[in-house]
Amino acid sequence: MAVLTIKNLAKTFNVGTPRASRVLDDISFDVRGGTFVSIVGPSGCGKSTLLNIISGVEEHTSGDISLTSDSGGPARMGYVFQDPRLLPWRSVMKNMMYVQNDRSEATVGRCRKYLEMVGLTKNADFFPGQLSGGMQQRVGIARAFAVEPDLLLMDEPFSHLDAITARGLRAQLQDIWAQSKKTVVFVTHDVVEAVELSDRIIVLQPGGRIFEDITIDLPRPRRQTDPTVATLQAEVLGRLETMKAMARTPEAVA
Ligand SMILES: Nc1ncnc2c1ncn2[C@@H]1O[C@H](COP(=O)(O)OP(=O)(O)OP(=O)(O)O)[C@@H](O)[C@H]1O
Repeated sequence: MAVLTIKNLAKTFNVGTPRASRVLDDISFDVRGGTFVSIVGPSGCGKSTLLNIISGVEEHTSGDISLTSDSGGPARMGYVFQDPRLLPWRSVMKNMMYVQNDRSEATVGRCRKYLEMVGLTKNADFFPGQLSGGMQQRVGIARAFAVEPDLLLMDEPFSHLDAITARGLRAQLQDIWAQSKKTVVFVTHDVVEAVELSDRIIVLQPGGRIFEDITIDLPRPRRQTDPTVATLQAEVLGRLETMKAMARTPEAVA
């Protein structure tokens, strides 16, 4: 398991040019091992930029970020994107194995286990073009968990799917996460989804500051039909609407 520590992180694009724009400002939070944390906020508030900085794809401008694994060695990260990014010329199983470091029986067994958890055992020899969008995303999720990462980064993985498919996948993700207890940082603009999945929700406001860090203390598994889940979803949605209204009067959130 990994612990992610972010301290006074800031990001400005196009530093030193007339187009310079600060996207993240004074971001500080920790994610303890085995926690599911969602980052939510309105479009353009810097969610994906933050995830890209955590993954190392993007440099930060100032502040500190560290990821430590229990083993003391370098922490391994896994990714799930909006688009599953499967190689079309490889079968499902070969896509799963492609990101693995070895071809051992144990690794093959682990890939099979996660494929089974997303209900795709029978599709192991299919090619991505023979699968629906939801099935492809399930392969992407199984592939990311099968790497057994210390930290799993997920960037709006269900946003391209229809509502019913997304709901089914959220239920599956909860089940897989409950069994694997990976540390997850999950970006979404969907508060309803965040409440269903997360131990904690970090709300970013326009200008890239943390507006609120909300603990979601609800029993699992959570289903959208559960009234306590629906009540909390409505409450968090209300807080986000308040934040958006405040952002329209900038001095209120500065
Ligand atoms: N490479 C870049 N160069 C300059 N500006 C960038 C770059 N990448 C992102 N931005 C800007 O940073 C801001 C935050 O973008 P980001 O994609 O992180 O937001 P987001 O919260 O994930 O938005 P969305 O929910 O719409 O995906 C936006 O104004 C965007 O235009």
